[in-house]
Amino acid sequence: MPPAEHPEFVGLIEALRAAQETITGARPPEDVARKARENLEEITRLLSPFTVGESEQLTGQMRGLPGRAQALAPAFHVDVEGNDRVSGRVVFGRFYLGGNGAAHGGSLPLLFDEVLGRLANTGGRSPSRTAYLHVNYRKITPVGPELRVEAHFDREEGRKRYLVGTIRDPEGEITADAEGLFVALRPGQP
Ligand SMILES: CCCCC/C=C\C/C=C\C/C=C\C/C=C\CCCC(=O)SCCNC(=O)CCNC(=O)[C@H](O)C(C)(C)COP(=O)(O)OP(=O)(O)OC[C@H]1O[C@@H](n2cnc3c(N)ncnc32)[C@H](O)[C@@H]1OP(=O)(O)O
Repeated sequence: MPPAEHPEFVGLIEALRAAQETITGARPPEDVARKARENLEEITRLLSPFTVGESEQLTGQMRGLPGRAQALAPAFHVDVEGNDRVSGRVVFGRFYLGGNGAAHGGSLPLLFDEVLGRLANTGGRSPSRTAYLHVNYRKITPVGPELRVEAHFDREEGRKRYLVGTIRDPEGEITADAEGLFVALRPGQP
């Protein structure tokens, strides 16, 4: 479903990402922390009557939106997308901080799975699933600045799709690269 059909929900996910960022970086006094918790609990009360099954939920389904409206992975902004390659930008915000200004090591596979997985399933190809993801951490991936992300198909062998990707810092140096194997699902395979 196009994001234009659910503009308020799109705004809600943006607000959720902003809240994740702010909460992660905050050291509030106790009374402010309590008030923030109460507000979050109110949001849960407000939305829980509208819980739906996986096929009806909006998060993860909005392909036209950076991050597909899924607040788990950092939002990937696509600049150029073809059948065999994609490039774009990402910011690892404070929410993804591991330590000493570096993005958490687990957040990089999240981003690579999203970018490579999305590419593996585009261009009229049948759905595929990540079989492995090999991530090389070359330098720290900094929290804060905008980083360039590029990915392309390396090769295909039958049902096996091999894709590679890189993340570059503002100086153009590769902070991490990855190779992923995506296996096309057989008809009817769950
Ligand atoms: C979750 C569904 C994803 C589908 C999405 C589709 C559309 C969605 C729409 C939009 C998408 C937009 C963005 C997508 C963004 C992200 C996508 C993320 C994708 C994921 O995040 S998804 C979750 C994590 N993922 C799993 O939850 C996988 C669990 N797992 C399995 O579901 C099976 O394991 C499977 C299917 C992988 C293979 O099982 P299988 O029975 O179908 O095939 P089989 O085992 O026969 O392997 C066939 C050939 O691949 C070789 N092979 C297999 N595995 C290998 C390995 N690890 N290393 C080296 N070679 C390997 C064999 O050696 C053989 O090679 P050969 O043919 O040469 O002998």
